[in-house]
Amino acid sequence: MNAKNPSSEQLDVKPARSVVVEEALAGVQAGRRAGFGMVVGVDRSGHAQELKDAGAHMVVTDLVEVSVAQEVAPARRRSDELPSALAALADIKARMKGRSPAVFLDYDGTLTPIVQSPELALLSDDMRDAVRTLARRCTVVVMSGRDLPDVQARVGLKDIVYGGSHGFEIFGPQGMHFEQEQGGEFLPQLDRAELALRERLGHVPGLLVERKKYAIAVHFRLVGESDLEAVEPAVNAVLAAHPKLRKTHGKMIFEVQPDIDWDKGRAMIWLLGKLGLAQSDVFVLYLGDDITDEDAFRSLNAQGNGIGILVRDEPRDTAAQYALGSIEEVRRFLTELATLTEGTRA
Ligand SMILES: O=P(O)(O)OC[C@H]1O[C@H](O[C@H]2O[C@H](CO)[C@@H](O)[C@H](O)[C@H]2O)[C@H](O)[C@@H](O)[C@@H]1O
Repeated sequence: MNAKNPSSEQLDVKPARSVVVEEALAGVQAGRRAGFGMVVGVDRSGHAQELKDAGAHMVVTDLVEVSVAQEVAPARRRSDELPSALAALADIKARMKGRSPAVFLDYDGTLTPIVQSPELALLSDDMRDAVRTLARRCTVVVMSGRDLPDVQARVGLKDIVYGGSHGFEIFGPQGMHFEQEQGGEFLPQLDRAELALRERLGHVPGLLVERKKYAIAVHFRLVGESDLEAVEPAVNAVLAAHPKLRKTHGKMIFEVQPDIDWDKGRAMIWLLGKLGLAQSDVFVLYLGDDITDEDAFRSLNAQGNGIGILVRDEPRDTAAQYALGSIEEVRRFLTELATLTEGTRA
C-alpha cells in the first residue's frame, strides 16, 4: 500500500493493521504520520539509513526479503492507545479459534504490584488461585527476571513451568531443567562483577544488589536523589572491566547479564519447541509489564503465533497488541481465559 495514496479506508482496513511499502523518504514519513502498523522502506540506491531515520520500521533492498507470517501485527504502538484485553475478549477468542492457548506470565508488575523492594512482592492468594485454575486448562509458564528458586518459591505452584534469570534457567514438571548452554561460561565474570558492584555501590544508602544465577540487578528505587547520579557510572565502570557482560534496564534497576543473544523472547521460542507447542494449532498469550517483556512481544508479532498483552503504567512504545490496566485486571483476565479455554488443552 502506498502511503501517499493510502487506500486502507477504501479497503475498510485500519491503517494500524496495514503495511506501507515505500522507496521515497517522504512516503515513509507519510506512512508513519498516518499511523500505519508497519512501514517498510525499500532501499534501491544505498539510502537505508535515511529511510530508517525517516521512520521506516524495517529496510530491505528487495521485496523478496519480506514475507507475511499469518497476519500483520502492529510493529510498535503507544501503550495508552492499546485496546483493553478484557474489553477485547471476544476478539481474542476469535483469534484463538481452533487453537489451544499457551500462557506466559511475567512476575513483578504483572502477577504482583511493583513495590519498594523485591522481597515485598508477594503473590496474593486470589492471583495464585487464578493461575492454578488456568494451569489446569492449558500450559502456563511464569517467565521472570528473578532467580529461578526465588520465583518458584513465590508462585508456589507445582504444575507450571518457570523461567528464571530472564529465561537463562528453566524448570518444569516431570524433571524438566534447562540452563542456557553458554550461560555457565559467564558465571565467573558475573561473580567478579557482583563483588565489584558491591564494593563500588554497597555504601550507597537504599541501593540493593540482587544476585540471580545469570544476572545481577542493581536496584536504585530507594536511593536518595543526591546519590542517584553516581549509580549508572559505577555500573558502567564495572561493565567496562567485564566486557562479556551487558547492561539492560528494568523498573528502577540496571541489570547486568551475559552479553549473548538470549532474552525472554528467545527463551519463550525455545520452550515452545521443547514443550511441543511450536505448532500452528497453539496460540500464545504473553502478559508482561517491563522492557524485557518486549522481546517476547516482538517474537510473537514476528512469528504470528500469538499476542503480547502489556500491563501498562507510564505510556511508552510497545510491541504488545493489547493492554491491561492493573494487577486486578490481570487476575480477571486470567480467570476469564480459564473459562474460555475449558477443554482446549494442547
Ligand atoms: O521479569 P520480572 O518477573 O518482572 O522481574 C523483573 C525484575 O523484578 C524485580 O524488580 C522489580 O520489582 C521489584 C518489586 O516490585 C521492584 O522493587 C523493583 O524496582 C523492580 O525493578 C526483581 O527484583 C528483579 O530481579 C527482576 O529482574
